[in-house]
Parts: sequence; structure tokens; C-alpha cells
Amino acid sequence: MNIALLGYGRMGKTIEDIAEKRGHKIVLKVSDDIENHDLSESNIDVAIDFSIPNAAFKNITTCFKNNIPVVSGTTGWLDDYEKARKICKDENSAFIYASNFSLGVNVFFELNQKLAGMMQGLEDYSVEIEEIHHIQKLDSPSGTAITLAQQILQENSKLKGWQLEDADEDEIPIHAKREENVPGTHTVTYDSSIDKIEITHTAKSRQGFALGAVVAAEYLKGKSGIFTMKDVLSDLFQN
Ligand SMILES: NC(=O)C1=CN([C@@H]2O[C@H](COP(=O)(O)OP(=O)(O)OC[C@H]3O[C@@H](n4cnc5c(N)ncnc54)[C@H](OP(=O)(O)O)[C@@H]3O)[C@@H](O)[C@H]2O)C=CC1
Ligand SMILES: O=C(O)C1=N[C@H](C(=O)O)C[C@H](O)C1
Repeated sequence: MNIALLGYGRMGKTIEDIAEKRGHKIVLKVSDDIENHDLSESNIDVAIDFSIPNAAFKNITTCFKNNIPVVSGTTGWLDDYEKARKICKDENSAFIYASNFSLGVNVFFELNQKLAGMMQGLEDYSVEIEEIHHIQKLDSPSGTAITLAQQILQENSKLKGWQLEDADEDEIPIHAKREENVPGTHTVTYDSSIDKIEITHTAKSRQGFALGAVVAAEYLKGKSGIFTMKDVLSDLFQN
């Protein structure tokens, strides 16, 4: 498969390594304005976007307009997500976005949803989310923390939203910490005066995120439509 990398930083380089080991070819690397590149030249099967919040929407939609399916893991641009979905549909293109492509985190998401459902009637417990990332991270809170919060909100109608740090009673507080060399750690805590329940996912490197993105690209090749990691994982476990 011919892959274009939109963003060639920490994730772009890890994806290159894993994609090549799985027999794919990196035919284009983009680290600047996508308009500076001729997308028709390289016979691209799928583009994988791990760039920066300000560039993701333009990168993704330019690919759709050039009939190139996109896997995107860039966080911090989701105000434009619905617009991107519409352009994908209008262009009959293909798209997978995930705030976190790691297989372990996607299992963690399932666990979070299930736990939130079980806890929603237990009013003595308050819930909060903590995320810890490396100091270079541009966005805050992490996309993964937002997904975790959205899942809890789906299960608990008494909670009205999430808030970075100072949350009201009916909001989920998200604490975002930045520390040297942390690839990504997420904890959901339910606390009461009697006890505490915590679930944590700790990434030990970027390998899991990158492998998930390449597997998603393999899934997307030749398809049209909008998919999620749930689709990718159910396909993976069926085969
Ligand atoms: N969904 C997931 O599983 C994961 C998501 N992420 C997300 O992926 C994104 C990238 O993370 P990471 O690799 O650590 O970040 P980096 O900062 O290491 O990489 C981003 C790269 O994008 C480049 N860039 C700048 N402008 C553009 C542009 N217009 N088009 C394409 N590329 C551009 C930067 O180049 P330069 O340095 O020259 O400016 C840089 O090399 C972040 O949003 C992060 O949150 C990260 C890990 C997992
Ligand atoms: O920027 C990162 O590094 C990461 N970003 C993603 C996020 O914002 O959730 C996923 C992962 O935690 C690493």
C-alpha cells in the first residue's frame, strides 16, 4: 500500500517504521502546507494525518477532494469534525478519526463506558479524569480524555459537561498534567468517602498508537464512508 504521511514528527516517524515493517511504502511526507505538494503524483492509497491542530482540517479535506482516504489521529481540531465528515460524504471519500488508535486504549474505552453505566446511579461517588503527557503536547486536555468524558456523559444524564480543572458540581473535571517523556497516561477515578475506584491506561511508547493507525489504514484502503476504530477492531477480530 502506498501511504502519504501528513505530519512527520514523533508519530509520523513511528508510523513510517511500522508501516515499512508491514510491507507498505511511504510515498509522500508532508510537514508544511499541503498546497505545496502535488497529491496526484505519488499514487497514494491512504493518507495518515498526525500533524498539528491548525493543519488537520485542511490536510484531511484536501485529501478527500483528491479522492484519497484518510486516517487521522491529530487532536485539538474537532470543532471542525462535522464539516470534515460532510466533505468526506460529498466527495464519496473514506475517513477514520480516533482520538487514540492504540488497541489497549480502545479496550479501555469499552471498560470506561461499561463502568460509567454501572456508576451512574451511585450518587455518593464523584468522577474525575486525569491525563499526563509529554511537555511538547500542543493541545489540552488530550483528545483521549475528551473521549472518556463524552462516554461518561452518554451514560450519566445528571452530568452536563466536562471542564479543564475547575469544574462545577454537574461537570466532570479533567486534570491535564505535562511531564518530560510521558507518551500518554489516562486515569478515570470514582471517589466516595468510603472507597475509590480507578482505571488507568499507561502507554509505554508510541508503538501502540502507530500500529493502530497503520491497521486502520489497511482497513480503509479501497473503501468509501466514515468508520471508527470499533469497525476496524471488529473486522480484525473476525479475521
Ligand atoms: N490518535 C492517536 O492515537 C494519537 C494522536 N496523537 C496526536 O497526533 C498529533 C501529532 O503528534 P506528534 O507526532 O507527537 O507531534 P509532532 O509535533 O512530533 O509532529 C507534528 C508534525 O506536524 C508537522 N506539521 C506542521 N505543520 C504541518 C502541516 N501544515 N501539515 C502537515 N504537517 C505539519 C510538524 O512539523 P514542524 O515540527 O516542522 O512544525 C511536526 O513534524 C497531535 O495532535 C497528537 O495529539 C499523538 C499520538 C497518538
Ligand atoms: O499528543 C500525544 O502524544 C497524544 N495525543 C493523543 C491525545 O490527545 O489523546 C493520544 C495519546 O494520548 C498521545
